[in-house]
Amino acid sequence: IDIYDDEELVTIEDEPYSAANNFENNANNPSFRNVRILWPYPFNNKSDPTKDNETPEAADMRLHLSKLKTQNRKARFGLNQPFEEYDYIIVGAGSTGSVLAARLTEDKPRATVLLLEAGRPEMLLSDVPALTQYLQQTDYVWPYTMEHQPGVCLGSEEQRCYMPRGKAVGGSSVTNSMVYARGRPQDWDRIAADGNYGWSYNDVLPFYIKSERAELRKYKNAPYHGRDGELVVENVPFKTGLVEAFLAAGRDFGHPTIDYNDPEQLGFGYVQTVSYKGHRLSAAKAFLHQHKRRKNLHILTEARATRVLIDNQSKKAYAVEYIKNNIKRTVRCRREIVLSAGPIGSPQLLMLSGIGPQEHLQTLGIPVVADKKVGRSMYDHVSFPGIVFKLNSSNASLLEPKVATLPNLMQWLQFGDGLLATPGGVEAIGYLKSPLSEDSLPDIELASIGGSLTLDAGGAIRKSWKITDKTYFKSFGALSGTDTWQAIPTLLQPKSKGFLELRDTSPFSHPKLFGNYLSDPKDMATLIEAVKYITRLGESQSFRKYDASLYLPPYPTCSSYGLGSDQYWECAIRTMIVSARDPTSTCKMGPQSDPDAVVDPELRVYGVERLRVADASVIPRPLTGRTNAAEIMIGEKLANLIRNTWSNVVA
Ligand SMILES: Cc1cc2nc3c(=O)[nH]c(=O)nc-3n(C[C@H](O)[C@H](O)[C@H](O)COP(=O)(O)OP(=O)(O)OC[C@H]3O[C@@H](n4cnc5c(N)ncnc54)[C@H](O)[C@@H]3O)c2cc1C
Repeated sequence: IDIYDDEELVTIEDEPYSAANNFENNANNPSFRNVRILWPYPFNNKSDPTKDNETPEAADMRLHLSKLKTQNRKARFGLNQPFEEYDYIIVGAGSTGSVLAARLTEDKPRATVLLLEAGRPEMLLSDVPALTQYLQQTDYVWPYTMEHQPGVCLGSEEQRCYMPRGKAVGGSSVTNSMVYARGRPQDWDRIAADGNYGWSYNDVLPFYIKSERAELRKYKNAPYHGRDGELVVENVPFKTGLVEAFLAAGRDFGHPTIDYNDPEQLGFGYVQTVSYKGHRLSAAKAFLHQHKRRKNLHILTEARATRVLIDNQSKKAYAVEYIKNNIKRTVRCRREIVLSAGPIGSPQLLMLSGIGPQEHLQTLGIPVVADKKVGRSMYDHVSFPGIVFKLNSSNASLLEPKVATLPNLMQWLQFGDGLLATPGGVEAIGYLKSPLSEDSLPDIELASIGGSLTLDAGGAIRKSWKITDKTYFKSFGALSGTDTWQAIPTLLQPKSKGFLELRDTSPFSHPKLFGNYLSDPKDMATLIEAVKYITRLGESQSFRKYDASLYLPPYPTCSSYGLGSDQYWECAIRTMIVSARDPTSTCKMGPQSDPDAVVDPELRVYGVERLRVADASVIPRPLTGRTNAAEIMIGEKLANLIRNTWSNVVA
């Protein structure tokens, strides 16, 4: 079919299918021609229809013009119905789904892609790096609270750990801390050695490079960084002097100041963020916004997928059921359905569709399509934000009254610079191998903050972890308004493994999340090593000029232990442990021989055809870095795999 586009002639070659007819029949209908569903910011800010001192005629004319404007806008951005059928349906416009959708729609002949997203588009405030913690309380997140686990998250509301995930066009990349940290080459070499062909470091490096446009001050020409991609990686324009003290202390302890993404070296380095000129660059901004005018890419926002429909006989996935505006609809797929709904959303959808542990599904009365260990592995990085140094010097650290000012806002808006450009205060990242590390990989990440969790006096930061008023004010209230420094340790190689399962058969219920945090004693021992290490850093020569002293919070949960004793620290960790929001492995990738694998090394769901999963859930082992960069790489890689699958097929 040839369809005339404003810029060029677009040819869709894969006849016959019903959506094609639909497209053809409607091609001359002006309201249908510009079906584009993504728009940059929400449009629901209605203007006041009455104005003082306005004649009735002028008011009529203004209203008429305003209606025309709205109609034009609707025509431009297209708020029409999607097709009945697409070549590919991707569920979830997050870190992985965004890049995948962009790549699958760039080729000619053009394939049609529907991207279904439960969340809505970003807004200006989500671009401000310093507001990251505030976003965790908004409806840009799925506010998942984990099941109660005795002995952890003692300081959190209901003693349950909080695990928010992004719910937006852009997914968790709209709400995350923006840190770009790939992990180590051995992560992928181990994954490949487990039988996952095509996933060694050398295999995946080109896909990291493909997306990236490094704008780093010093390392942008390093061979492992990309220069031509859409994902801008830069250094934070603003920093406090504390970062220099952290890096100097690191050097004194034998950790060179380097690019921490360098595959050859381990050390500490200035934080690298996914941002453009100090503004958050979500995966949607990087990969989707520039392609809003692609006719073959439809992005349906605030549309929640509820089930994948799978043919009973052939075991082929053929459609997705979703709910938008309270109406249930079905959209059919001609080639493949990809779930990129994240490490909680994707396993939930699989299980609702009959793919999951047989016993669990049967208990809920869900007919079993494939008996797979969906949700049975869940690794998460955990952090301990409870080790804080008090500084006996003023104006050394970030304090909210200094950050949230009009001049800072103007500076950020105009130049993308200033205090608002710091991503939740993170200034540097360091990788360490504790004495307990079993292999060549670091087991601790340190994030040096230009202040601490007290910088906003118990406002958004502690609330982003759901730390209670009682815990916070009793433990840290004394630091209010004081200059502080902290390094947050994150456990990179957790031995403890959690799992998730459905709460019930409603797609609107949050799955039950069991973190099993610290259930392996080695995890606690490693975190205690991290505490000792940070104590030495903070008490070292480099921090002397700030007259830094370790602050020992009187946690209400730990009053029976001597302050600073090992038992005290263990209790402190149990009180303040938080998810680093990097859950993985819930739809684990693995070879056929792996009984726990849900998808094969080409991300195809075992036992079902034309269904793949691509997001954090397929990563089979914890990574030695953060997860966002890896998920974008996975999107790039899957686009390549899908292209290879369909390049010679006339369906
Ligand atoms: C608060 C926070 C801070 C983080 N900080 C960092 C960091 O600094 N650096 C880093 O590397 N990583 C960080 N991460 C992790 C990283 O951002 C995520 O691992 C990554 O974005 C996940 O990508 P994904 O594609 O797997 O899922 P997501 O990006 O979460 O995308 C999943 C998408 O699917 C949508 N969805 C889910 N269910 C449905 C459904 N049924 N129907 C339709 N749509 C659905 C969701 O709304 C979401 O948009 C952080 C995460 C969080 C939450």
